Amino acid sequence: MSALSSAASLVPETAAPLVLALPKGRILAECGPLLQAAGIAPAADCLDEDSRRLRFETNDPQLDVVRVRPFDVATFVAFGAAQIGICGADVLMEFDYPEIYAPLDLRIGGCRVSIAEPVEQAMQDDPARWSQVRVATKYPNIARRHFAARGVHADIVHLNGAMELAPGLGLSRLIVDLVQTGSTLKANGLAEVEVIADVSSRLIVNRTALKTRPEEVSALISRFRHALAAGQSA
Ligand SMILES: Nc1ncnc2c1ncn2[C@@H]1O[C@H](COP(=O)(O)OP(=O)(O)OP(=O)(O)O)[C@@H](O)[C@H]1O
Ligand SMILES: O=P(O)(O)OC[C@H]1O[C@H](OP(=O)(O)OP(=O)(O)O)[C@H](O)[C@@H]1O
Repeated sequence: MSALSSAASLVPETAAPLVLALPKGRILAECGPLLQAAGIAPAADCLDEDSRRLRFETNDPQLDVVRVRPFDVATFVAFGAAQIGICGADVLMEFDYPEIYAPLDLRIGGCRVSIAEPVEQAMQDDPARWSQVRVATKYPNIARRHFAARGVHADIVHLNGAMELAPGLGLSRLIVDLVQTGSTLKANGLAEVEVIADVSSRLIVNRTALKTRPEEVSALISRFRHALAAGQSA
């Protein structure tokens, strides 16, 4: 062994900081108090959607935060680019990544994935009689699985937003989308006819990271668990 390589082997290896992936958009604001309760303080511009930065340091030198699109949180964590993340259960259901472990319901981002159709159509329609339907949705896998389980053949039209327009424009008979207050459906003349699943945001973890960096990852999960318990008792 050369002098150089034996000296190098004496230097302790510093692991790269863990990466926590947060979703841009409506859940981001709800993440703020939760992070604070967990003792995680990202750089001030992290929760500011106007900031063009995507990666932020935190008060813990061994933890960075990245801000990505909600659907991409699951992908970053599944591939181990981020070890931990916050993600809607809708996204987890859609991708069903085996690499992701979701230990905690964070009780934020509450809504549901539902089937909706035009109000006048809903008044005459009997969902029990559906045999073949065209469905517009941002959730093709959830929709396909749900209709298949009901024995209904679903032709899926995959959209990335504004699903509510689809029935009125003849693109589909039904939509599958998120509903919270119901005001978007109402404003577009649609009625919710079936709830597929209730949704809230989850803490998600890459299963490999849990094995390769067990102490750090488990400590982070514990911080969120305690933050939730403190929130409950407050
Ligand atoms: N109306 C809602 N009420 C509560 N939570 C919601 C609602 N809509 C979405 N969510 C939750 O917030 C997550 C992100 O939703 P948001 O609408 O901010 O992003 P998006 O529009 O899907 O993202 P993108 O900008 O990438 O298209 C969803 O995956 C879901 O878990
Ligand atoms: O029942 P409500 O309270 O009206 O919420 C439901 C709306 O919220 C989500 O859209 P979002 O505002 O996230 O916009 P999007 O079209 O980008 O998904 C969802 O896609 C619905 O359109």
